[in-house]
Formats: sequence, C-alpha cells, structure tokens
Amino acid sequence: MHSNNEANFEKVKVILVDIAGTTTSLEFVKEKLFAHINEEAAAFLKKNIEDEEVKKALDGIKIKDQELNTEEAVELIKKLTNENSENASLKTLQGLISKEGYQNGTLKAHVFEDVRSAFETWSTDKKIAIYSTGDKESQKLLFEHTTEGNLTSHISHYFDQSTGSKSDPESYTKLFEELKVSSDEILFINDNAEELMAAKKSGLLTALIKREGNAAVDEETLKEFTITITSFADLSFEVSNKRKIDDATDGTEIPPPKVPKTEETNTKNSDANAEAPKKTEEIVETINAKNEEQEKPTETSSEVEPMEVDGTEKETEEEKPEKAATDVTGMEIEEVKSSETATKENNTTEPQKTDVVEDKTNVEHTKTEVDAVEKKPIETDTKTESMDNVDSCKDSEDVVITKIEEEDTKKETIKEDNIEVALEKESKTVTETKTVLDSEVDGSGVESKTEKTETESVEVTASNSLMNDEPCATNTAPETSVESAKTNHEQSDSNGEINKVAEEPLADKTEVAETKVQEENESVIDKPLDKIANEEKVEESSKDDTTKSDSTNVISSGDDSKVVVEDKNGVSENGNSNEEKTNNTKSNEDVTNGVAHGQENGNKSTGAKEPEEETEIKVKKIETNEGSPAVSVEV
Ligand SMILES: CSCCC(=O)C(=O)COP(=O)(O)O
Repeated sequence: MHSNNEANFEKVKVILVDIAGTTTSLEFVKEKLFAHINEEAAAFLKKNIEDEEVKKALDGIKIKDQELNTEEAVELIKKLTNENSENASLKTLQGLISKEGYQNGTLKAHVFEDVRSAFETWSTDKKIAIYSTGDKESQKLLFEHTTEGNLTSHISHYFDQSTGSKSDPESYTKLFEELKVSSDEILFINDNAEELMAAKKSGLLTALIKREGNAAVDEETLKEFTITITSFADLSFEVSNKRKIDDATDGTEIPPPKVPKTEETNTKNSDANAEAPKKTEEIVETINAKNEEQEKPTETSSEVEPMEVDGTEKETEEEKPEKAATDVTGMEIEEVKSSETATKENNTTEPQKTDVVEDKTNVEHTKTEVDAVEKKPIETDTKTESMDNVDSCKDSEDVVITKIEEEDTKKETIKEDNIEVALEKESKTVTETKTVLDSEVDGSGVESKTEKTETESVEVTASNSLMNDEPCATNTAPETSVESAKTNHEQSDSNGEINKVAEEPLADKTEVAETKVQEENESVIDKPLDKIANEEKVEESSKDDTTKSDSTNVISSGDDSKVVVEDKNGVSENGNSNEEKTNNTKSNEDVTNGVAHGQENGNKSTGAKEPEEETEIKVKKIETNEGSPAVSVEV
C-alpha cells in the first residue's frame, strides 16, 4: 500500500515471513489443515496416546490436574484448534497429527503463487527465515509439501514460539541476534499488524502483506510499517541492485528506483514513489555489504545460484579498473625499456662512429665499417682495401653491419665469435708477420721473405672470409685469400727455412691471434678513441710495408704491390682473385701459372705445378686508388 521514504531495502539480509495469511492462505489453514487435524485427531491419539511426546503435549493443553481419557483429549484438541488457539502444546499436537497426512499425500500445503518465485530469487543473496506460531516441525512439514513443491531448500531458519511470542518485541531481539544480523537488516513480512508492531519496536523493517482473506488493517496502522504489499513480487531487491550498477559505472541518469507495488496512495506513498536515487556513497556501501553477504555460505542453499548482478558489478567496479591499470603500467614499462635500449645503443655506437672515422680514414666505406665494428680501431689502411671488396659486393658491407648487431647482442653463436676473431686477428697477424719478416730479411733471401708475407695474407683474408656469410657474386676475394694462404704455406714446406712457420697449425695460430687480439681490443676499448686513433696511426706507419702488402688485396695496396710485381715480375690482375694476389708473392713461374689457372680454376692454386712456359708479363699500370685499385697486365 505504501512505502516509507526511509525504506532501505538494499540493506536487507534476512527476509522473515510468517505462514498463515502470508505464504499460505488462512483458508487452507482453517478449512484444510485444521479440518484435517480434527478428523485425524481421534485415530492419532488412539495409536499414540501412550507416546511420551504425546503425553507431554496433552499435559500442555489440559486444565491443571485434569485427567483426560483419549476421547476427552481428542475433543480438547478439536476445541482448541477451532478456537485457533496459539497454545504451543496444541501446535505440537497439530503437527504430530498432520504429519502423516503430509507424508501420505493427503495434505498439500497451500502457498501463494508468488511464493516459490520469490523464495528462489531472495535466497540467492538473502536468508529466508520462517517465524510462525506453528511449531518448527509443522513449519517444515508444510513447506516440504506445498502446492508449489518443496520449498525448504530456500529456507535457512525456522523460528517458533520457543523463541517467544510474535507479539513480544523481545522475541525479535533474540531472533536477529541468532541470525547474526542487525535489526534493520531484517524485513519481516506478516499479515498481523500487532506482530509487525512488535517487530518494528525491535528495529526490524516491516512489510504488511494484504492477501485475500486476511483481516483488514486500518490505514493509520499501515502507516506504521515500512511497506505494505499484496504480493512477494512487490519486493524487488534486484532492481535496486541494477540501479546501483548503472550509478556506479556509466554515470548516466538513473531511473527512479522501483518501488514495490502499492494498492493505494497516501502521503507516504507519494513520497515513496518519488524517492530519489540512492547516493553513490550509500550505494557503494550497499554493494560492499552485499558482496560480503554473498561470500557467506547459505545454510540451506542447495539451489542457490550466484547473483549475476553482483558478479557483474564486481567486475565492473574492481576488475576492469585493475586491468586497465595493469595495461597502462605495462605500456609505461615497455616504453621506458625501449628508451633505455635506444640510449644504450646510441651511447655505444655514436661516439665511436664519429671519432674513429675522423681520425683514421677518409674513406667513406671505411667509415661505414668503423661505424659498425666497435672493436676494430686497428683496421685502417688495410680496411680500405677490404672496402674495395665491400664496394663491389654490398653483401660484405651488410655482413659487417650485421656483426655490429651481433656484438651488441653479446655474440651468441660460435660463428659470431669466429667472425669477431677473424676480424680482429687480421690486424694482429700483421704485427706478427712483421716480426718474422725482419728476422728473415736480415738473414736470408727474398724467398723466405715472400713466404712469410703470404702467411700474413692468410690471417687477413681468413678473417675477411669469415665475415662473408653470404657468397659475393662479383668478388670472393676474402675466401680466395684463405685458400691462397694455405697454398702458400704448403708450398713453404718445401723451403726448409720456413718449415717451422709453415708447420704451425693454422688453427693454433688463430687461437693465439685471437687471444692477443682480444687483449688488444680490451685495452683499446678502455682507451679514449682519439688516443687509440693516434696510436693506430703510429702503428700502421711503422708496419706500413708489410701491412699493405700482406693484405689479400696486395694489388690494390698500391706501392707495395707494385714493388712486388716489379721485383718478381709477377702478375696481378684486377684484384678479382686473391689467388692472383698471392701469386704476386711467388716466383715468376708460380705467378705466371697462377694467372692462367687463377682465371680458369678460380681459387684453386694449390695443385701440382704446371709445366713452365715462358711468358712475358708486363705490368702496364697499377692503380693505387683506394676506391678501385687495379692492375693492368699484358701477357
Ligand atoms: C505449520 S503452521 C500451520 C499453521 C498454523 O498452525 C499457524 O499457527 C500459523 O500461524 P502463523 O503465525 O504462521 O500465522
């Protein structure tokens, strides 16, 4: 009929209902149940008159010191039932008498059609308790055998007169203490105004329900209660929850709260219908309360289903913001990492790029290589030659660049390590060779000098070869140089003076060179770049003769290759083959044959010596341009 403005159903945790006139029609109770009890009372007492529980109950209904036979007891039970006595012992006897009727199917308790649906809904997030004049056993029997089926699964508590009279406010205090809730978290639905008033005095929310056949309640009395309803369906707690979600999430205008249906209006009804949406604080508080409640196990919740509304609500208010925060954090971290990486890369490459290039070479390609290779300050003029190869084969340049990245990534593979060794061994080998040359030149002839120079070529070209991961279509000089170097060593075996050098395993030498170069690199890295460059210049200057000639590109080294060719009358072609270059350091015969076979057989120059042929070879021109060295040869 009405709803008070103060009504706060969101707080309700327990819905307390009585039976007669609330869940069940008074007609059923009076015309069916009580009638059944009256009919069955005689038979029941005849069978159970000696039962101690029955005796005790009979003692509870008889007049003090009254002696009752079975027939008198039956008549007393009927009389009290017809008077609708609330005597607790009578209720016990009524329950005992009706039990067989429920069990054998003779009795089916009536419940209003809205009861089952409401119980199913309420029990999802609330407790449903029964408080009836009828004893607990009778209550359970009734709800176990209703016209709507067994509803006991939705009911968590049964209270009867053992808790106290429903008209005594004290009874409700005991009740909510037992339920472990506050008084205003219980909504008591009853058709009896007197009992509701007692509950109200204890602080319970009260709903007077007007069912067909119930006694009328005057309007002034109705105003005392929280709400007046005609059906359980008038109480829709879930709608309130949906409103809370709307309010808490999208901020859109919230429709007016759904007020339980009312039959008529009065001042309070109007107020109730105009009830403003709950404030956010209040809503949040209610949400939290509901979430807490939802976490608690329901005592008789075998059919309890999760509350979807609350579940969504939780996700909306908690999970989504949390996820969003995580994503944002992750992005921030990634950005920071990227920034750090970029900074590191710049720090390691940029400064050296500038310094080394400026100090060491004017060749642009060399600059590129120096840019890329962090640990190669030693490579100077020799690199210029090498870059001729790079010039004609962009793959080489690419390889160098790749190496930069690999070095930056800590050289994870053996191959990468090899590359590094080869590159660095190149310059180191030059130094060693220089020493050999000095001793040999002092003591012996040209031949040994030549052989050792070739050894130097091995080292250098080997490193270049390793740098070329991909074959170069136009210039495979680095790989060729490796083989040529080996050939020269083998050939050197015939020369006793250089056997010692020739027998030294190449691999071992490589290891030695690697170690030395590593040390050298470490020291170089620790030095200021400017200083390194200056030192390198000095070093290169002191070993200029051998360094340039030791290169695979002896031809392209300008003066040195020219000297060699002139001295030996050797032949060098346009730097296409290191075989040819190597042959530059051989005798005329070898050189001559090398030219022929170098063209025919590619890189293979280690085979048996060809018959000697007299061939006049003239070197017409030797270009020593760093960019594209060339030698013009006439045979
Ligand atoms: C199982 S109780 C049957 C009805 C009954 O006897 C009774 O007294 C109902 O009283 P209520 O307080 O539930 O209206």
